Amino acid sequence: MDHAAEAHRTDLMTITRFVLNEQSKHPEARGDFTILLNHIVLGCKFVCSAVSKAGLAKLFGLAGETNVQGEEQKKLDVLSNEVFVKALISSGRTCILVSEEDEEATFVEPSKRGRYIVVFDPLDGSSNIDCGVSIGTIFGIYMVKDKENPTLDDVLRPGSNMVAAGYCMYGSSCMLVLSTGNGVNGFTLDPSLGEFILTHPNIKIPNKGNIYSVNEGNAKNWDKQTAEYVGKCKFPTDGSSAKSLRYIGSMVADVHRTLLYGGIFLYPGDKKSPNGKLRVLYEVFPMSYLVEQAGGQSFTGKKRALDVVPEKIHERSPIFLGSYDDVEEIKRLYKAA
Ligand SMILES: O=P(O)(O)OC[C@H]1O[C@](O)(COP(=O)(O)O)[C@@H](O)[C@@H]1O
Ligand SMILES: [Mg+2]
Ligand SMILES: [Mg+2]
Repeated sequence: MDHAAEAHRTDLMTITRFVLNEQSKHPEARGDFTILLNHIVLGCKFVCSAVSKAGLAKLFGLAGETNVQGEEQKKLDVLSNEVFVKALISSGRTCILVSEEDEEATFVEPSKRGRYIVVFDPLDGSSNIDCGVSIGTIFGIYMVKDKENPTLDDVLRPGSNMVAAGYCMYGSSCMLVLSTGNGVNGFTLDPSLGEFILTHPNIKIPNKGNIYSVNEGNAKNWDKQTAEYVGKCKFPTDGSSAKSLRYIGSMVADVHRTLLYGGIFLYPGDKKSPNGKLRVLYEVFPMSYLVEQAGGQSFTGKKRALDVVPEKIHERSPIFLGSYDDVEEIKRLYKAA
């Protein structure tokens, strides 16, 4: 889809206006979700600003470096976690937070509690932080069953129970991609206005793509199906062209490209790590939710990713996601096994 042309036909729309429009479709809505989302947006802007200055850290003593006074500064991933925890709790709309950076779930104190649970990876793509390559924040949102009595069972639910998911990519531009269960929309931050503007309305992933994205350094440990699939990407036997390999090593950036250009992103399980690397709650689920909402598929090697019921908050799972037809192909290989 030509997003530029599509955006040109769309009214100039900020993310706040967009969410208010969505809210107006639900007469029973009380604005809680809009407030929560505003706080997530605030966290993203804050982290975006910190990320954009990271390269200056040595000179001015920003995150992760020692400043001129010799004081140790917070690392960007620690800082990002603190930003999001603060932003989410101060929204007054959350009751449980699960962050990649915190071993335990955070239960919000009753006076600040709301109905939403947010699971998040505050800074994804940690190996890319120090070289200025795209990184991001990933989040998923559930609703608690009983606000007065939130428990971990409210979190350990299938991804299909999420009410919204998204990510913010801190790249050549800062983009927030969001789904509230009604398609996927992308917003680009205008840094001088400080506003996220709708630039990628109604994102649809192409049915088939010509890119595969995987860490081939793990190939010696892959199972037969992954090895066969990647082999076919390089040396197709059906007369089609070989796919190109693109791998950034930041899930946000690799999935973002997959959403826009099509193709497949794989982080399979292997002999060394049977469950792969990526975390179910705040990496696999939000990205699978977005990919499905954009018309693609997401598969674990055994089942639809959004049907997984995690037993632990930091559980991992293999993941194959992207264009419908490309994922269908790998599903066929695993199901035949
Ligand atoms: O370096 P590898 O093994 O290919 O792993 C890359 C993956 O690890 C991650 O960086 C893990 O996320 P964190 O940086 O949040 O730990 C993903 O973003 C990415 O897809
Ligand atoms: Mg991550
Ligand atoms: Mg992380």
